[in-house]
Amino acid sequence: MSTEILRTEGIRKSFGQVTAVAGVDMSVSPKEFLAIVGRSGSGKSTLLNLLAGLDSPDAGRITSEGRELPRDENALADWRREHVGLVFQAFHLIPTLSALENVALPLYPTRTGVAERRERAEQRLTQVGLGHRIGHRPGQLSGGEQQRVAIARALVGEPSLILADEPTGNLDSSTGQEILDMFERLRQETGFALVVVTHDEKVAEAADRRLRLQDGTVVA
Ligand SMILES: Nc1ncnc2c1ncn2[C@@H]1O[C@H](COP(=O)(O)OP(=O)(O)OP(=O)(O)O)[C@@H](O)[C@H]1O
Repeated sequence: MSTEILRTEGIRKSFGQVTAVAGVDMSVSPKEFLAIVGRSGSGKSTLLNLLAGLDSPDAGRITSEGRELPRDENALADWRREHVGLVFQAFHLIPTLSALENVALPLYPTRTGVAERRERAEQRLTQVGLGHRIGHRPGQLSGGEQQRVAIARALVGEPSLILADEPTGNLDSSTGQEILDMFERLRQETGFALVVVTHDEKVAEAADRRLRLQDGTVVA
């Protein structure tokens, strides 16, 4: 069986006349940090959504640890819950829930009990340096703190892969650097692979490997 976390073979995705991803072959190894770079409109976010199983390719295949991703929506959601943590530019936290409740949310569909969900969420918030803010709502937190809550939420299910779309895009450069340093520390501690779509040179430089997209294909 393959040890790769993810592999794509010839995946394509079009929206009407626009081909966003035009035949991409790539793989993600355990624990590696891969940056996906390229100009605006080159297909980076579309590719990330395909890797996340948020969208399905029109052609080609994606395998996870040697097995093809399920086509069925519910099975795909189960796969995602078990294997993937997602982080977005705009944090995507639920404004009416506390930091703790936001982080615990991905654990709900499982059979984990209330006390265990709370404990696991609190551990993750402590790990991102927010153990003293668990009762705060997103609106009471800074941008950098909100992104740390989002990272704790992405980690709570202990995924082998974190996918992040412009995670520093809404942050000033020093806060962005803090988030980058935190990802690095957590990756050492936890051992997940990290795939980041980014325009941020610092993030791209910090990665083990860079994949450059142009017009939906890999050029370097
Ligand atoms: N849901 C959609 N419907 C229609 N067209 C889309 C959709 N999503 C993406 N596209 C188009 O596909 C192409 C690739 O878009 P994508 O967002 O993947 O690029 P990107 O490299 O992430 O760009 P950016 O850096 O600006 O976020 C673009 O031409 C875009 O307009």
